[in-house]
Order: sequence, then C-alpha cells, then structure tokens
Amino acid sequence: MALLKVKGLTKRFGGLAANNDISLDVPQGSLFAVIGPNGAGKTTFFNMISGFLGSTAGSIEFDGRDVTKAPQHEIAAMGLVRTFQLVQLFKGMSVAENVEVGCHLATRGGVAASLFRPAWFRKQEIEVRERAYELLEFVGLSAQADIDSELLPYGQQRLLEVARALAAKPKLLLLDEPAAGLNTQETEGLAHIIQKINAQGTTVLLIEHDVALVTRIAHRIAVLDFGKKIAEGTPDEIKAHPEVIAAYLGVEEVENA
Ligand SMILES: Nc1ncnc2c1ncn2[C@@H]1O[C@H](COP(=O)(O)OP(=O)(O)OP(=O)(O)O)[C@@H](O)[C@H]1O
Repeated sequence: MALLKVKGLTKRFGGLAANNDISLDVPQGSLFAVIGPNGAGKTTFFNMISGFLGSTAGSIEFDGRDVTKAPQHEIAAMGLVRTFQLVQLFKGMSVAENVEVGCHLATRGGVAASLFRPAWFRKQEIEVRERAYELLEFVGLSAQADIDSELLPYGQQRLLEVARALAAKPKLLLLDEPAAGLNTQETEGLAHIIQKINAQGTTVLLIEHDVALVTRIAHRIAVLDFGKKIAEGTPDEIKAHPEVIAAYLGVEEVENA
C-alpha cells in the first residue's frame, strides 16, 4: 500500500516548470529516495508535499487522505514530518530541550496545563524527558544532552534535527539532504541511523546528492531532471538507466557507486 501518492504534480514559477507532471507512490514501510542534479526540482517537490508550497496542478494523497491543499501544520499533525536542507535548531536551548519540543508536538498540553501543572501533565513531562533521552541515545547524542545545541559540531546538529523530527512520531519522515556537509565517517553513521529508523517501521523519503549513499540504502529511487521524473526503480535499475547516466550520474560515478 502507498503511504504517499503523488499524481501529476506540477509547479510553475512564471514560465519555468520547477516540477512538471511528477507522479510517484511511496510504499508504506519503504526507504524511498529522490535524486537529481542541482535545480532539478527536488526542494520544490518536498515543499509541495509538506505543504510549504502550493501546487499549480496535480494531487497529493497521504495516508489515504487528499492533502493537496492542506496547510503545513495539518499535514505535520497527520504524521508527515520533515527536516530541512539547512539545519534549523531552536537556538538557546539544550540538545535535550530541542528534542523535548519535538515530543510536545505529539502530546496534549496547553497554557493552562503548563501553569497549573496537574498530575497528568507532570507525568507527561517525565515521559517527554525519557523519550527525548531515548531518541538522543538512538542517534548517539545522549552524552551531549545538556549542551547548548549551538555548540554541537555541524554533523551532530544534523543528527539532532533527525532526533527532533522523530520525536513527533512521524509516519513518513522527509529528510532533505541529510548528508550535506558531513564527512565520510559521519555519512556512514547517518546511513546506519536512517536504516534503523526505517527498520523500526517509519517510512522514509529522502532527497540526497550523495548518490553512493542513496544507491546503498534506498529500496527505490526516483530521478528528477529539469523538473521531470526521468526514471524510477531499484538502485540497480537506476545505476544502469541510460537516461540517468547521461543526465546526472556520469559513467564514472555509477561505476564507483
Ligand atoms: N520561489 C521560486 N521562484 C522562482 N524559481 C524558483 C523558486 N524556487 C525554485 N525555483 C527554480 O525552480 C527550479 C528547481 O529548483 P529546486 O530548488 O526545487 O531544485 P533542487 O533540485 O532542489 O536544487 P538543489 O539541489 O540545488 O537544491 C530551479 O530552476 C530554481 O531556480
């Protein structure tokens, strides 16, 4: 069953079709990747799916519901949660607090509860703290829990963003170039974490420039070029696809992937 169904998705900016009639299904439980050269339309595609940008034409169905025109907060509340190409942490908060904020998005509360602190609220706060620590452990950041998040090295900030996104208990996790700016060792660690997230039942859709990483971990890959989907298939099919090789990968990169 498809968790995300995209049909004919199109976005025009004036005369430019940043996305042109893109259709794809992301199966429930899969690890799906979208790749493509700079300017191919990946970010535009992500922005439409997550409700940050309206579409010019086409439809988006998530978890059995038409969300083509749904606002971003409604889509997030349904369980479609994203990270961003540029790290966006809450400044002035510790590592653990950043994840706790993510957990609160998945719990009940409100101003009255935080002022009067009834028993259920205090219990919930303890649970939130425990869950935040579990998630930090999951991404390997529990030792840094009390550090100001801005003091983390860049690679760890990216992992923190992933932990915070997981705190909202997503059904579909959208990762926007998670390996950007990471060194080889950090990319390895990240690949392992993405696979663990997926193995625990979360469907993952990622945009990535690192072709070697994508062809290694994704179950299925869609390739965009000049706003169009030019190919879709398993990593082996994509590596052997002549149009993909011509448009994007380059023979050398495919051989190395
Ligand atoms: N708000 C906008 N207004 C006008 N043109 C835009 C806008 N956003 C994107 N574009 C154009 O749409 C095309 C696709 O851009 P997009 O950012 O989606 O590509 P991308 O594949 O994510 O690229 P990158 O890998 O560099 O992030 C590009 O030609 C870009 O200049």
